[in-house]
Amino acid sequence: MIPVYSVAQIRAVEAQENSKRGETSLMKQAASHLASTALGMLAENTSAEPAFVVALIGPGNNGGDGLYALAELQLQKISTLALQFHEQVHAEAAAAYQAAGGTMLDLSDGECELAKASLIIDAIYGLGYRPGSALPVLPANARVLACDVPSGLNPDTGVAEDGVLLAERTLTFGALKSGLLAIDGPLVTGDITVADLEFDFSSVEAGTQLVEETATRELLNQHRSWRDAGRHKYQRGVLGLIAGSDLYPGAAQLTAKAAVACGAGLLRTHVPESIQSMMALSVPESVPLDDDQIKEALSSSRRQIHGKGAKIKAWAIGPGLDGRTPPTGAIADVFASPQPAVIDASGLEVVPAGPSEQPRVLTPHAKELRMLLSRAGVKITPDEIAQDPIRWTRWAALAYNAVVLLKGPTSYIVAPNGDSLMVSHSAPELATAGSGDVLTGILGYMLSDSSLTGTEGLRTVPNRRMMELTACAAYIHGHLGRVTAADGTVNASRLIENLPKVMKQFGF
Ligand SMILES: NC(=O)C1=CN([C@@H]2O[C@H](COP(=O)(O)OP(=O)(O)OC[C@H]3O[C@@H](n4cnc5c(N)ncnc54)[C@H](OP(=O)(O)O)[C@@H]3O)[C@@H](O)[C@H]2O)[C@@H](O)CC1
Ligand SMILES: Nc1ncnc2c1ncn2[C@@H]1O[C@H](COP(=O)(O)OP(=O)(O)O)[C@@H](O)[C@H]1O
Repeated sequence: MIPVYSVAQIRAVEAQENSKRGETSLMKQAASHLASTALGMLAENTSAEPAFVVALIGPGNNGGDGLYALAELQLQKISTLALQFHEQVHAEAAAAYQAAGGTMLDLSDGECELAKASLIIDAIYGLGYRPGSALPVLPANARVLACDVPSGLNPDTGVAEDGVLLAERTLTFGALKSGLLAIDGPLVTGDITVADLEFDFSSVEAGTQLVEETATRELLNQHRSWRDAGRHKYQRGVLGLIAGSDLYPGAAQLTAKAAVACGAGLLRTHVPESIQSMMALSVPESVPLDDDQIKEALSSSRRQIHGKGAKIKAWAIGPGLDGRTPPTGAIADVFASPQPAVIDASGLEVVPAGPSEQPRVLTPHAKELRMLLSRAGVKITPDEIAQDPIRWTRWAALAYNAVVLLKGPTSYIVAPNGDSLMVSHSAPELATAGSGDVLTGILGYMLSDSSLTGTEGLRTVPNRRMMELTACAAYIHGHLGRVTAADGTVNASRLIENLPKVMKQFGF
């Protein structure tokens, strides 16, 4: 997991490091990383033309980084040009660049050179950016490496100007800044690499943690054992799915198919009688579950009787339920059971607020989060959520005593105690009907597998584990979106087709 800091926190640590190590030495270190990243990007070019790197230089230290990086490239015999965006520039860095043989021009005099560049380094604004500037327009298809933060992106909030300089890659210094991951950040940064400047963050607590691929693999492997290979289907985990209605039969099928495609031990499905035969035909692996069997399953688990009933390990509740119908007695009982549950879509309209012994994850998108908060007596606007998603997601976590996953281009996972994780840079193509149902199937499957929840017997699953598994499911879902988008347009059924292959990549 990678800690994520606010600009104020990074500024405070940077100031300490500057006084220990000197501002110029830190800037040169940052610039060296920038020059190496530029060289790496140039090495990917297939053109026979000699490399030509143009940097756009702003008035402060971000511009200084760009100039020192160009000086390094210049010394490595790469042809370079610095285009000054402001009359003010970092004087020492400019002198070092010119001493290395570099040329500096005003942007207005050298703008035509941008079209000839094999790589453009955007070193106009970084941490010091404030909204409201006119930014240069770059040639279409330019390869852009952003120094620290793409110019035009607010590094704290993640709100970008329309004219933000879109980057293919962002090399950010010292630590991940919140704005690179939130709101517009993931749409404009391209791939992000953190250049390690060996900052000492021991006195600062990260606002949140990013769960990326390595962390996903590590978290998933924590409880796996060689004994897993000897488990039978009930030991691998039974997922109870409560979903579907005459109005929305498809959502139940998508969640069921996703859980089966993940490799669930057994799926038991509770859908209205009118769509049971459709379900049996489209998901032949799933076994029906009626109200009486739910009651029996809940009762034997409460009395700790093994070997009887449906042996449900976890529940997935909500996709395609008709939210106009209040939950039946059996469904209401499930909300009071100790088995972990993922609750999505219309399930969010009926999940009770207040204390509960059920370890649960609610998975709203922003509009559903507003609805959840409004049911708990808190009225907020979409803007308020966008400005502080972690805060409002925590309010819902507290009101419903649950881990809450706020879904969107960046997803936030927040527990009632305020711990938070985030998953970013997934695939925009996931914004397609039914893709949330697929996520519910993936997470439901994970919660049903005791080798992932880390629970033996009837011990409850702690919120931290619920958060981690939720983040893993969100990461895998994002990865699934990218894999699926790579060879065609995306729809929920295609996501499910690719799920077995993607789950295997994560050790399933
Ligand atoms: N993080 C780290 O640990 C390290 C950081 N380092 C580097 O330092 C960078 C931060 O440098 P920085 O503080 O000099 O600010 P920077 O972004 O260059 O902006 C310069 C000035 O531009 C101006 N300005 C801003 N927006 C504007 C607008 N819209 N329109 C017009 N003007 C605008 C604004 O001045 P103002 O006009 O507001 O007085 C601002 O002060 C950081 O991103 C990284 O690259 C590394 O060297 C070492 C390790
Ligand atoms: N622009 C986007 N970029 C990346 N992921 C997105 C984007 N928009 C939505 N998603 C993801 O797609 C899924 C959509 O879920 P949801 O809104 O519940 O859709 P549905 O109800 O149609 O299944 C969520 O996992 C969300 O994080």
